[in-house]
Amino acid sequence: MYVVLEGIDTAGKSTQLQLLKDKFPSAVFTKEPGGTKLGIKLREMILNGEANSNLAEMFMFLADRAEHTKEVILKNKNELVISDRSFISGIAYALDEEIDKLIELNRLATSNNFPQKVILLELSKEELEKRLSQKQNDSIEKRGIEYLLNIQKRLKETILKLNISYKFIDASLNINEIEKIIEDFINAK
Ligand SMILES: Nc1ncnc2c1ncn2[C@@H]1O[C@H](COP(=O)(O)OP(=O)(O)OP(=O)(O)O)[C@@H](O)[C@H]1O
Ligand SMILES: Cc1cn([C@H]2C[C@H](O)[C@@H](COP(=O)(O)O)O2)c(=O)[nH]c1=O
Repeated sequence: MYVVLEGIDTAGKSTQLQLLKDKFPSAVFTKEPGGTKLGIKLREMILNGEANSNLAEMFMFLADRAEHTKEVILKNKNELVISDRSFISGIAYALDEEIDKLIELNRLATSNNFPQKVILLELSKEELEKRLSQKQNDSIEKRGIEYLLNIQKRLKETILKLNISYKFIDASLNINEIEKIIEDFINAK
């Protein structure tokens, strides 16, 4: 089964994935962008802000995703794969394009290999402001609070459009409470 953890920057994805490694020791943990050798290079270029055009940036994420699908998702088809982000981020962050068009582009990039379950960690404006102010921001985080809240809205809209089992979780809950909700959701039929 292929499960993905989604949420805007600082929603708590890495924190939860760290805990899930203990709960699911035989699972394959991966991420987008940067889950492959090529992806590591693409991730560095993207987050350094090397693309001047939004379209170029979007295609770099799609290239990362195509490689990730071939090298990680398809090679572990019979395993539990848990990923930090997925094509759902790809759609939500590509604000210039329509969601339906992006779904088709992502079908191409993933050869139709979409996840079976998606978890979305949702942040309030106040909590997002607090968490962003406590870290050094990369080129995407520097786009600001309103930009990220808009992305969060699009993440939800995208998930609701897709026929994928989902769980929305309040990201300001206690870390262990969130972990239990995620664990139960992954284990549920
Ligand atoms: N449930 C929580 N309550 C309070 N603080 C939290 C919670 N979960 C995570 N944090 C804190 O929020 C910050 C961001 O968390 P984390 O790095 O896990 O987010 P992320 O979604 O992986 O972010 P990014 O997408 O930017 O990599 C960290 O300082 C972390 O300790
Ligand atoms: C997959 C994907 C990601 N993004 C953005 C989201 C984040 O701002 C960064 C990735 O950093 P993180 O530390 O791994 O959260 O990239 C995007 O714009 N488009 C995508 O397809």
